[in-house]
Amino acid sequence: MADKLVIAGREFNSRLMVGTGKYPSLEIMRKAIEASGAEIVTVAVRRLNLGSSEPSILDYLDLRKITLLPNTAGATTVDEAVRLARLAREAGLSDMIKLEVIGDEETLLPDPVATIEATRILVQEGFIVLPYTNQDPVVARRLVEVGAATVMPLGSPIGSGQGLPNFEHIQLIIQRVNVPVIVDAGIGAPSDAALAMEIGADACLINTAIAQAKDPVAMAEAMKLAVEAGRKCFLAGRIPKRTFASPSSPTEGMIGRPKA
Ligand SMILES: CC(=O)[C@@H](O)[C@H](O)COP(=O)(O)O
Repeated sequence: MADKLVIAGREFNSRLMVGTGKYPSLEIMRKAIEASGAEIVTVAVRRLNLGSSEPSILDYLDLRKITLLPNTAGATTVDEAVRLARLAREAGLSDMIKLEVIGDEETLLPDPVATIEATRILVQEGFIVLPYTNQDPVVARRLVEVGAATVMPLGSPIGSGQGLPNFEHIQLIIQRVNVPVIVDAGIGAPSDAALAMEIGADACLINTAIAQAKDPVAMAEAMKLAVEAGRKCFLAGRIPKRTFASPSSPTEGMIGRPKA
């Protein structure tokens, strides 16, 4: 059976989602997105210059192959986030929205109370809401209760490249909710992406580690392979960790070993 990522009934083959910010150029962004194999690409509604005749990120995305996931980056209140989501839908971008309501300008940590409220409003308005959230399983459950289609806990702060220092918290979220869990933010290297998938995350969203790599196209491919490897590992079932050694060869009947 094909192993698809399903979000609100929509099926995707790739479990890697990518962002569109921080690339050295739009052409490199285009090539990196292609190398990543991502089918879902997020763009900040604020950066789109809707209505302007200037070249836009959208001109560099193959919208026949990818699903656009507008995001509310920059919003710090419920009202701002809801307004950006409505703007994206009115502009014909999508009814799927990656909801970000930032609660702290320095750490870019999400405001969980505002995120739950904005999710509730947007779900009532018919949006498919993918909220960026912290690593609290209770908040994740509340988001699902108000209709979130996924939850997107941060691995570590946006752009920090710190990976998943508290991956056990994300594991708890995975155990507690019945919607896809997408690790968003902080992934710095393919090993981080693989770890996220190995513990059972449904997908990863990666921006900075690809866009700011020395070679973004090669890094995009490395992330693609890591997400695939991590997912295969999860499905295959990794061995439990043991405190003591367990010999690889049977010890029974070994030559030269005195009989008990
Ligand atoms: C692009 C996006 O939507 C953000 O949530 C964020 O930029 C992802 O985090 P990293 O840049 O740390 O991958």
